[in-house]
Amino acid sequence: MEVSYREEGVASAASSVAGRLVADGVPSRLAGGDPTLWGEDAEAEAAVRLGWLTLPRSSRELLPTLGGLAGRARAEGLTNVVLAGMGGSSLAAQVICDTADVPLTVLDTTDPGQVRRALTDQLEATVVVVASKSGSTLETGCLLRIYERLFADAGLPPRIVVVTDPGSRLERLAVESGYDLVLASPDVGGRYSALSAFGLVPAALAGADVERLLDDAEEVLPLLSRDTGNPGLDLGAALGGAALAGRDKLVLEDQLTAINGLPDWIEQLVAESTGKRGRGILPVVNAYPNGTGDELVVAIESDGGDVRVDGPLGAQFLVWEYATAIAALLLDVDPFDQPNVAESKESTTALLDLPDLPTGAPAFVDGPVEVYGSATAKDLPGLFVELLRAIPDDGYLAVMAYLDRLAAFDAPMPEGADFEQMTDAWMMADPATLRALLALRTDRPVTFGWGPRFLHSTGQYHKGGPQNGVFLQITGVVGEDVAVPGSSYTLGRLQLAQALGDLAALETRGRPAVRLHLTDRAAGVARLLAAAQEA
Ligand SMILES: O=P(O)(O)OC[C@H]1O[C@H](O)[C@H](O)[C@@H](O)[C@@H]1O
Repeated sequence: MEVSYREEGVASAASSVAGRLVADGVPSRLAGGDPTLWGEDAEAEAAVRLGWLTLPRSSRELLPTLGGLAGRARAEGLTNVVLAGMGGSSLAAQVICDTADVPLTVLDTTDPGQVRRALTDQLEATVVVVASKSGSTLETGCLLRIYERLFADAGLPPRIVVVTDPGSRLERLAVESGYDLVLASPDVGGRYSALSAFGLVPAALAGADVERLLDDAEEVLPLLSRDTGNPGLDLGAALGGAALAGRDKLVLEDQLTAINGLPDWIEQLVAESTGKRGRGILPVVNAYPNGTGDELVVAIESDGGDVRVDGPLGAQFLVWEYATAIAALLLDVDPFDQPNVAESKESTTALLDLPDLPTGAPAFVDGPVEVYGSATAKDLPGLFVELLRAIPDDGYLAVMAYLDRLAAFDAPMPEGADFEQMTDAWMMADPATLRALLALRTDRPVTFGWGPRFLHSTGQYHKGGPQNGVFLQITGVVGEDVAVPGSSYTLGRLQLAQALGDLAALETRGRPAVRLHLTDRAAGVARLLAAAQEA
């Protein structure tokens, strides 16, 4: 595992803070699990949140259980693994499976169309992992009830494996219902849980080599108490030192590497751990650097970057966790809480109690796109110009799409299309392309998140971090909705309430925020992309 500095400014900012950290004995204190490092206010939480430091060894106890679960699933022909879990309860498993090139369907969405795709996919060969540390996350609970009903209606036994913390209400439900149950270490927080049961259970069921992951992580463990040659300290000093020097936009590069999708996991770890009390580091994923003075470019297993991080996935997980805890210490924030995540959840719950969701009237309509919020523009190109101009010199634009992440693959293909033509067609049907098009028109970072997934990730930073964001939400008409057994609402209603709840939380901060509602999803995406090119 190696962390190398490629730029003089980063090296000097990092070495000055690293000197201070070493003088205070931080590397060995952190490696030894000292909960006093982040100050008095953070101590109680840190005392029950540092278990990730020993997971490379302690998670080995899980291996026989994982082998048993995976063997039984194989024997029963359960080859389709679905994971229902939000944020830290699904992001790591996704990276592990993508890197190992084994199929895993992650449901961290409330989009009725995207959920329906999973529900109608080989149910008789499906095993569903329901993962929630708290056991009380709304989306995960809904997906569990939907699958329970689906299995029952199909006359199939409920093939459900629950991963949760001891004592949660989900544990009780799993015991009462006779589901397979794997209890996770209660002294590990969600975003630090990659090497715990949360990362390992779905990955093992899907066929990834999880023992190898632990071996790779265990190899770096002895380095983490060292004052020199400590990759966690080197990376943490670079992240924190750069942020203190004003380079608080973290551009993550991972082009063509063997590790697949790690930036999405890092995004949650860094944004939720540091984005609070008006400060923090903003991860920027899938974007090119702009060359502005507030960027730090970190390349993972790839060329370029101000900092380069090389090593296998298991080691990357551990080193990034350690580095994030160091960066939070340098920024003087608690790396283990997420004080602002609850705001949107509360506002969503309150909205769901109303007979009708208060969408208001659109400010204007541009073809298949209704625009909600305060805007002086009269069409979409004008609105995009207005939003881009509203970004402060040190700020960013966040695009947040509450849509079906897989819908672009339904795009019509020209007859006999080759791979390049297919990729172009997908790109032009993908709402995420809006990020790239808007990024061409500004030197400020433009981020993209799928709702509600990002609410459990960058959502903390949007609300708790520096108040310099501009926010663009996208929602869409629901075709065929999905009922949530035991609830008065459907997934479609929940998804819209989540968008409106977060918008309300952003608006109370006085940040520019608009919602674009697609009254025809495919035509709406096409109009957004065309308008971004006209802007
Ligand atoms: O695992 P769960 O308890 O369901 O939590 C899932 C996610 O929920 C919250 O939004 C937290 O902010 C995340 O850090 C966490 O990963």
